[in-house]
Amino acid sequence: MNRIGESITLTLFGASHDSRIGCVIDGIPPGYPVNVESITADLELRKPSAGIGTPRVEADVPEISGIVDGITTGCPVVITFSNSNTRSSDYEQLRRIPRPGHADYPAVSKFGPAHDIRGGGMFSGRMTTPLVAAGALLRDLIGSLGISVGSYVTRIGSVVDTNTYDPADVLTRSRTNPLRAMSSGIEDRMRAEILVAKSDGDSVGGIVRCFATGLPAGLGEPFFDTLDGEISKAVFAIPGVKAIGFGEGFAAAGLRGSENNDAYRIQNGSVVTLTNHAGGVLGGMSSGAVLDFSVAFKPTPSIAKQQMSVDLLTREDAELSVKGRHDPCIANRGAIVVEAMTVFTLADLALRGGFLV
Ligand SMILES: Cc1cc2nc3c(=O)[nH]c(=O)nc-3n(C[C@H](O)[C@H](O)[C@H](O)COP(=O)(O)O)c2cc1C
Ligand SMILES: C=C(O[C@@H]1CC(C(=O)O)=C[C@@H](OP(=O)(O)O)[C@H]1O)C(=O)O
Repeated sequence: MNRIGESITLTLFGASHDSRIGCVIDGIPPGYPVNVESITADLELRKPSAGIGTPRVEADVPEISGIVDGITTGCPVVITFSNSNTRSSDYEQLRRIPRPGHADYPAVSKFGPAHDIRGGGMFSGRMTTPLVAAGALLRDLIGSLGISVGSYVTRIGSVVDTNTYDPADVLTRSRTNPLRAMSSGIEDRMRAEILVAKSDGDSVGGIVRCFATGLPAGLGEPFFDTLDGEISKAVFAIPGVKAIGFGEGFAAAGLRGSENNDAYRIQNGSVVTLTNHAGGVLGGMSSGAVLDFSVAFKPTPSIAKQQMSVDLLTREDAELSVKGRHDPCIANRGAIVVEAMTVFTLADLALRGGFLV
């Protein structure tokens, strides 16, 4: 089933070169406002940016049904987008000679000749368009609990942003540039890194750091539907995601308990932690601290540089230089998708846990 969620479900349909792509979101309580302008603003952040993104630009105007007079009715909401700017001829040889790093070989093995390989089919980054719209639509729902979600790019290739930022600042500042960087100096260096890889016929990866502020303590279900587990599942749906780490993540393995524990204190009558090594999750539940996790995107698989592949028809080795229109980096475009999957998961868990009715 191409579906995620329990109290709110999201079903994804279409393919990169199909006439339409979209999603069905079921379970949104009635009476919540839907802000089309903020959906459009989030969709803009997913669009490719000239020079550092795929030249395939789609209008990405959402067609939304299931909303009356700007509010949800309690019935499923359907959001669709048309695919107009497709060039399927780029994909003809890939059924025979699969791209290293893309989904071609496992998809052809699984679905046989019926696999829609055009544009990567269902396995395309294109499919993240409806995800972003769904996340944007649900922002107001979790916003009613005081929760906000934002992200920024901490790394593109060898350019790493090691600065510390106030999460509230991240929620707004990283939305001002296509690299999703926190300063214009870092943005320039990240852009240069992408352009150098692109001119080599290559690509680069990156890391997105996501914050959710305003979470009540206790969001997340024991034992299997944990906050970190559910977010990880949703985030791993995003094509190109290879790793996720909450708080210290892998680095926690090298710390002592005395260094990794977040000490409690009472401040203004509330329980607070002095640090946030846990990234806001303990026992699979929100701790009340800021939810803080990082997501690694691999370098885009479709590259012009010649690579070794195989001819699945002749069963011989083959060489491949991928033609067509591709992103030399996906992490910056992926940041808003990470936010969307986080918003979706928080909305679903909030409903499941009785935080929202
Ligand atoms: C927003 C976005 C855009 C993407 N653009 C491209 C692209 O232009 N070319 C490409 O080969 N992969 C692109 N990808 C990544 C592939 O879709 C992904 O690597 C592929 O489906 C294989 O899945 P996996 O990397 O999760 O194993 C993009 C991913 C996202 C999220
Ligand atoms: C169209 C988008 O990105 C596409 C994601 C993608 C892939 O393999 O993931 C491959 C390319 O597809 P095409 O060959 O059809 O241009 C990208 O352009 C988009 O994100 O809107």
